[in-house]
Formats: sequence, structure tokens, C-alpha cells
Amino acid sequence: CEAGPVDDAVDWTDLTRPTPAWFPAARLGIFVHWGAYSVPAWAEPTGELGTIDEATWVRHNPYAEWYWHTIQLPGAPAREHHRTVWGDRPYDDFLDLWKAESFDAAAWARLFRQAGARYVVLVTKHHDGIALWDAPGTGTRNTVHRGPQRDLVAELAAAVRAEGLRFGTYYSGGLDWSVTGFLDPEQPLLRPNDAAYAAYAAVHVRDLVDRYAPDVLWNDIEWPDAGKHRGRLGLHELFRHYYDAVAEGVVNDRWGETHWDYRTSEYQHARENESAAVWENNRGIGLSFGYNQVEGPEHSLDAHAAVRHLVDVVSRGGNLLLDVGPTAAGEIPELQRRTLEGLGAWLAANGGAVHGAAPLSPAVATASDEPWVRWTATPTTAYAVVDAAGDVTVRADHDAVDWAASRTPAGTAVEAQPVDGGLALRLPPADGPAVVGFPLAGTVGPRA
Ligand SMILES: CC(C)[C@@H]1NC[C@@H](O)[C@H](O)[C@@H]1O
Repeated sequence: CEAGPVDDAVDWTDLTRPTPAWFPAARLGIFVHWGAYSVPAWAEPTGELGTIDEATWVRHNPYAEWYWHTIQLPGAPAREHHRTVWGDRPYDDFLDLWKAESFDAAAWARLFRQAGARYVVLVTKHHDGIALWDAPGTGTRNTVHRGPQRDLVAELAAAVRAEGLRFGTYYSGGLDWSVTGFLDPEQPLLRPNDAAYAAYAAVHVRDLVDRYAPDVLWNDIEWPDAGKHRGRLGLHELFRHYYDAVAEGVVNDRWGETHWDYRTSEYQHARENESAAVWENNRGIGLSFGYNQVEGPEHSLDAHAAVRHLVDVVSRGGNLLLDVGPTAAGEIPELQRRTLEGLGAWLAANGGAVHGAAPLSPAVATASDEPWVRWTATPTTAYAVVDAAGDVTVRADHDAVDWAASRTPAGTAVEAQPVDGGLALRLPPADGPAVVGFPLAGTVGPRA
């Protein structure tokens, strides 16, 4: 955990502790954005967050989970799409049209385990305010009373844990359009800060903790200002309650305070947070978190690209929380399934360079893009992940690695010769980046 400068209002030192080791060791998690927005499942695949100016982003929002907001905006293509396809139907009709008739939590959990994930984070209430459990105060505006008529949080938590994975919950504390309306659609991040909403949200998160004991509390946007205090429904007591209930629980950094167990980035947004000791990059397989029927292969990571992104993140000390957006019926779209299956096949042969691995000291070796090389390490082994074939030279201090015993994690011997400034490798043909493991000589190893 990193306690930043102590806030005047709250002293976090009593909650400060080392981030539980399971989290950075996990390296890969699966995010799940599934909601009423999965019924229209429509957005313009504009581009990655952090690469599009805000004015364009708001009206041409590639996040399908923001559908209700985007269709409020005059001139937004999504608004025209809604009128054409759905007429003047209100957004809440989508809750009743959401049937989840094909939802098989065990099949999802099996797919996520086979993909090489070690944790799963489910959106339990997104910005539309619709809860995926019988959340206090939501009346019938949840999936237990309407639409699926199931406690989707409970079902997925049980299935994920039965597969040996950890289960976390996402909660949109910062935005809830059902409570506040669209304060100013042109300013999408205007958020509710009053005491009533803060208490409403705190009761929800406490309920999630008490009912599902999530391994991750993933809050989004920020916590309501009126809830940032020491009182019973304040954030400090909420975290205290959480850590008492879930000893190895971790909270992210989107609470608007200076207490977190890890930092987050989102596509290309907030990448400055990737300098933290423990961090997580969040992105969809495509450009949206919720299912977007408009997206095609040209907008999505295939397995090869997903492997490279994961390895790059791990080589810099991060986790990847890779999102799937299921259809309203509860199917994982084929484009996303193929990426998860390919990622899992690669990790089955090379996961030693990812799970439990950390950055390798730059004193030993450094990344390159031509050829594409990233380095990871465990205390005893350095791993070169090389996305090239045949004869390749990688820059490494060969006095620090025992080049004579290099081999792929899958066991194939690799011919390696020290050359000036590095190592010359003769790589076997591989389906995706090749991984070569070098026993580390001496004490040189991953950065602490
Ligand atoms: C990273 C992910 C959880 C995203 N956070 C910001 C939201 O506006 C977006 O829809 C998505 O949930």
C-alpha cells in the first residue's frame, strides 16, 4: 500500500500495510462489464481513452456501457441510433429486456481460469445505478427483481472461487445517473457529493463486503466528497471494516483519497500511475468495456497482441485487468473468447515468465522494440520474451545471466552465445513470442 501525503481530514496511517503479495503475483485478471447497457450494445469504436480529446470523446463515446449518457447528447450518433432502433423507449426498458438466458457462471469461470487469469472483477453497479445484486435501497432496480431475476454477483463469485480464482467487485461510487440524473451531459464527470448519496453508496459497499467478501474493492471515478470522513459511513471506517473482513483484500486508487493498495491506469489514461510499486492497467479486448456489437477484429486485441500487452505490463511491474463484455444473453462474444483462449494457450507454455514474475533489473537487461524484447524475472531466473524468430541478438549483461543454460520454459534448449553487449540467440519457430529463461548469476534479480 502507498500512503501518499496525509490528508488533513483523514489520517490513513493505521490502515497502511504492504500490499498483499497475491495481488502483484497474480499479474492477470479478468474484468466483466455486464449490465442493461449490454442490450443495446452500441457505441462508436472511436479510439482508446487517453488518445481522444474530451469534446470528441463525450459525443462519440466508444464505451458501450455509457450508452444512457451518450444518447442524451444532441448530435451524438448514438442518439440517432437509439431513435432509429428503439424509438423513444426509456433506458430502463433494457433492464427488463436483459434476460441472461444463456448465463453459465461455471463456464465463464472455467474460461477465465483457462485464460490464465488469477482474479476476476465483476461490475456490481455501473454509472446507470442498476445493481447486479439485491442492493439495499435500489427497490426493484436490480437484477434480482427484474430482467435476469438472479443474484449475478453471488453466482459469479461462487463459480470463480470454485475454480480457485479470487473474486473482486467493481462499484461506481463516483457516478450514478439514476440518483442524480445527468447533471450536465457536457461535463460527464460532474458527480454527486451530498451526504445522502454518500450514505447510499457506503451502505452498498458495506453490503458487498458483508455478503461476498470481495478480494478486490474496485471503486470508480471517485468517492462522494460527503463520504470522505471518519464517521461510521465514512471511507476510513469502510476500509477498516473491509480489511477486518478480508485480511488480504485490496482497494484501488479511485476513491479521491491518498490511501490505496495499488494504482490504476485505463487504456492510455493515467499512465503516470504505472510508476507506482504496484499498479494495474485496465482495458477491454476492444475499445469498450461493455459489449459493443459494432466492434470488429480491427478494433480488438487478438491473442498475439494480448500476450504482448500483458508481457509489456508485467515487465514494467504491473497487472493487466483485461475486460470482457458479455452479451445480454450471457455469452462471451466469439472475438473475445478467441483472444482469451489464445492468451491462455500461450500462458500454459510460458506462464513462468508472467505469474509471480517482476521486472528484471535494468542493470542486467533492457527492453527493445526491434527486435521486440521484454524482460521479466523471478529471484532465480531472468526471462527474455522475444517476439521474433530465428537468429536474434538481445541486449543483456551476460555476466549476470548464465547464458549456457538458457532454455524456453517449455523446455526447448536454445542456442545462445555471448556477443558484445548481449546475447545471440537462435530461436525455435514459435506461435507467438518466444520465452527464454536464463538462471540469474549472483544476487542480480528483479527490482524489489
Ligand atoms: C476502467 C473501467 C472500470 C472504466 N472506468 C471508467 C468508466 O467510466 C468506464 O465505463 C469503465 O467502467
